Amino acid sequence: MNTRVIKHGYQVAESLYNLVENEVLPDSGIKADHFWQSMANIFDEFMPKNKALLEKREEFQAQIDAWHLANSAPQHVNPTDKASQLEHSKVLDHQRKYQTFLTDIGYIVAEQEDFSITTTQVDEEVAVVAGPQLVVPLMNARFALNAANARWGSLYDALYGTDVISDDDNAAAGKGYNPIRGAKVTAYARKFLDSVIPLTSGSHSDVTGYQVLASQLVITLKSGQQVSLKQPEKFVAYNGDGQKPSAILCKNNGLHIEIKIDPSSPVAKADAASVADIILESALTAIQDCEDSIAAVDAEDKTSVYRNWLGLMKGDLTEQLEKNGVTITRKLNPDRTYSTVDNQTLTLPGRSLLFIRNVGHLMTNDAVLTADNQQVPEGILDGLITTLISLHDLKRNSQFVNSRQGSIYIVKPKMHGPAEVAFSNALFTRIESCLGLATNTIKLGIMDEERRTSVNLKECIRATKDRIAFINTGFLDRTGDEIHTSMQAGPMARKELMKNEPWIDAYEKRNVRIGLQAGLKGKAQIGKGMWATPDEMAAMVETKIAHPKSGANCAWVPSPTAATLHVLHYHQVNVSDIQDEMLKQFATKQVDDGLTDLLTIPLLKNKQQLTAADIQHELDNNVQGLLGYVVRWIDQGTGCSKVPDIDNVGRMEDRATLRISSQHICNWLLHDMLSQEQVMGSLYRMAAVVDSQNQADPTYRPMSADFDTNIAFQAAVDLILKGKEQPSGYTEPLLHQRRVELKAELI
Ligand SMILES: CC(=O)SCCNC(=O)CCNC(=O)[C@H](O)C(C)(C)COP(=O)(O)OP(=O)(O)OC[C@H]1O[C@@H](n2cnc3c(N)ncnc32)[C@H](O)[C@@H]1OP(=O)(O)O
Ligand SMILES: O=CC(=O)O
Ligand SMILES: [Mg+2]
Repeated sequence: MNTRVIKHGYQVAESLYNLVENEVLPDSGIKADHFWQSMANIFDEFMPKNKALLEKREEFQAQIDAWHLANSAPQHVNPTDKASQLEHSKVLDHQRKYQTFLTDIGYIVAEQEDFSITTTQVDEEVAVVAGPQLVVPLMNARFALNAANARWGSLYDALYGTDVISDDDNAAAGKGYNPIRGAKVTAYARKFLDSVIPLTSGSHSDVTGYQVLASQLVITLKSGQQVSLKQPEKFVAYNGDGQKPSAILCKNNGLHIEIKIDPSSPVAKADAASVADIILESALTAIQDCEDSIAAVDAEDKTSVYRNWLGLMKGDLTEQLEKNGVTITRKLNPDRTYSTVDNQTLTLPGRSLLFIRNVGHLMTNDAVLTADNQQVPEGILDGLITTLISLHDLKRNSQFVNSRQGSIYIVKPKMHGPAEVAFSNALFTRIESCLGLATNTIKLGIMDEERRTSVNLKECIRATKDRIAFINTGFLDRTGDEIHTSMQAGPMARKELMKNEPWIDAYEKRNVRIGLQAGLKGKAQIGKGMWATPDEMAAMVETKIAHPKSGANCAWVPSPTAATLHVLHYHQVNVSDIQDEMLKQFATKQVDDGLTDLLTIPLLKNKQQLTAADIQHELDNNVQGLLGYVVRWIDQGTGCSKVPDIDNVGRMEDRATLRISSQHICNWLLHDMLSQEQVMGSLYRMAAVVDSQNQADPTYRPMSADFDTNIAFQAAVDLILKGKEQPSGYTEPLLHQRRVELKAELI
């Protein structure tokens, strides 16, 4: 039992109380009693509103379920097939009725007049420069520090260590350094330089020396010819002696590229220009996640997460770790300095601009209890404590600066519709006033990841138009919500094929269009979702260029390496130009609002064409990912894992991907695509597979040792069999309950 301190009627867990009193409040400018009084006032005011919003979600869900039960969907048909024209008109009629129903119940709200957001004091990494956005579990200090430092990354390492460079022709990465692979890396990197900072003639592969002479970048080629950059303004600074510089700094599309020169480096020895690396400005922004990538279930966990955020805001977070047999202490990187040709010092941020993702409105936590022992809403607590901690950045208590504009960036996930956004906006206004901050100091990021938000995105943005700094298509949660909302409509398409259905294209396009039309360009980010196969970097380099091309000025990556590779896309694509072009088109052409496609439920169309083997494969794949993730979540408190799927591809799994797989199985079970025996059979078989995948981990507890008592296995079963009743199909209530149970067992 936690010891608690009573503060203005609320019972604060001692761990959180001590953190706030002893580590957060000193130097924050906020007096302890004022803080606790404010906390109590905020809970008093916002808890009932939070509760009412959650009840509204349930009310809508019940109405939608009832509608589907009363209005079964006609068979989907090929609209170009003459014989099925009649059926097709029935489909359209059904769709119209459905949309009218959603409007009548208030699920779809009327769009009001056009407007432009008015957010100010937004850092240029958010407002102006387009680039990758890294997400990281904040509960893991090692990763959290690494993410903050991922502003700059080695292109050579990113290429050498991933499948972007193929293993062909004896180029596999072995134990030691493979010079054949190294040569492929340097060739790739030079080709990149040729495309973004081309020479007046010749290629970066033929350079024997980069020098800064008489304030000019002078590049000598193998032939002896001296050339310069085609666009000389792209050279911005250097380090070292101009005759023998140690770094040449260039800039393209607002992103920096450092050519690192170091004749003593083993890599540079094989290089005529002694280039040791190409360092790229990579994760411009990083989201420190308190939500779906972590497992924080009680006061103790929340306190450790808040402590990491405090360390980042005070600049003193450190972590000791073993790397290649050596113990190192990881800490925040300093800013980077260079000399300009007119001998001025150019200082560039050494760290990603940090956002923090709070949790949504659903969960509660025992870090604070009401007088009658009810847990308080975790989202309200997150808003208050993470803002309080961020005061240390605004007050410049750290040797490092996060926001040079003096803003706090909070990403708010899983909000359903404008009223929920308005609630967050009001909460932040209240927090600002309690903490003596100017209104709109807190910038809000809306995750467009619930159906009611996508459908009403324009009004959601309006509800926070003075502080919005980001919209992002969280397509993973959004897919989960797509299934849950329409649970009763029929069986869904296969998981992978849901992506090919009209709703998702409409969702992605509408998000960019509505964002641009609301004036986000130059003021806020329009973001795209996560690359969820962290080892498939070649495929990412091949395809994720679609994100900047679609007009998005940032997109999520799972790791620093992925950030260094994804930034290549922002060098190739000028997002600002694309956004201008899109805005021109929106102003001159009639654009379809995409709502009908957005509301076209991705139901399985050709049920009869699925063989028993297809169905089993779909089930087993979902179950394997689900179990592989859940067992680490429950037993080890790991909120984000790489889990092999049935084809042995490592997939990033977090609570959002778990929401998809659990809801998908639940949906197929409900519509008799599967039997409960079949699901249980798959769970037993796949548990053994997951156990064997984890056998090298000495701390791992096999599920198959005793299915009946294994808490992780029981959690997995519940997630499927009780999936229909879970609020919005979320996985966190069951995960939290089972992890708390396991923690109690371990005491
Ligand atoms: C739907 C959504 O909400 S998506 C948002 C939530 N998802 C995320 O936040 C993704 C976070 N990413 C991760 O946790 C990991 O990259 C995984 C689990 C996906 C893959 O992990 P693995 O490939 O097994 O990486 P592994 O654990 O071996 O770590 C490799 C190195 O990469 C680093 N690393 C990996 N991911 C990250 C990250 N997101 N941020 C910072 N560093 C990272 C680690 O620190 C480690 O380096 P180190 O040894 O120097 O500390
Ligand atoms: O949070 C991101 C998502 O895809 O869900
Ligand atoms: Mg999400």
